[in-house]
Amino acid sequence: MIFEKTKLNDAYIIRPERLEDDRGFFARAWCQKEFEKHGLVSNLAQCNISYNKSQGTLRGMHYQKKPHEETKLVRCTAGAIVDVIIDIRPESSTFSQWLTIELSAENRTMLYVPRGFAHGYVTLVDDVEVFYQVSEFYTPGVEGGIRWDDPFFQIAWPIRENLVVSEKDSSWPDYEKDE
Ligand SMILES: Cc1cn([C@H]2C[C@H](O)[C@@H](COP(=O)(O)OP(=O)(O)O[C@H]3O[C@@H](C)C(=O)[C@@H](O)[C@H]3O)O2)c(=O)[nH]c1=O
Repeated sequence: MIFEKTKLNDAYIIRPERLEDDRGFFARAWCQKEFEKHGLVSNLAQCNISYNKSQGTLRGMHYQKKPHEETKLVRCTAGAIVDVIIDIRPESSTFSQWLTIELSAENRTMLYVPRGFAHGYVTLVDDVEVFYQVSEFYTPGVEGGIRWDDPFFQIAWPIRENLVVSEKDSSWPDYEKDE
């Protein structure tokens, strides 16, 4: 597995390392030892799938509040998405910065989302499936959210028109740093 630092503290892009032969290739999509070696959280509470019918479906930006903060390892197993994370840890030198990355079934790239980040994505095509591992159990009632078009962050989404967004995600209030 190939771990690449990103411009955001503690967030990594992870690419599978292919061992190719006549049949195709083998690659690890997850390895506890590799995660530990890189100082990343390696416990796994849930593996989740989300399926999205239409291009322009936007989910996010989500996080769980303390003490239920999650790390996530996100990949796209069908179609393609632009995945987005925001560092919302007030003590971090990259606080309020965000990054976008294309994850697709074709590129098989993964994004490691550290604790204390908000996460979301938009689908680039119809029929998209996203598979993500989460370090903590889902805890209803402790979820926090940032609206995709929050003026504080000004995320450069690749699609902004005719989005499919849940009622919940359209209604997150404007972000306030000390909330
Ligand atoms: C995330 C989650 C949802 N649910 C339920 C709650 C609800 O009835 C239904 C759909 O929930 P949501 O609308 O929150 O699903 P969704 O918008 O897909 O939420 C996800 O978005 C992405 C961007 C993330 O980063 C994830 O951590 C998660 O927050 O599934 C669970 O039972 N367990 C879970 O782990």
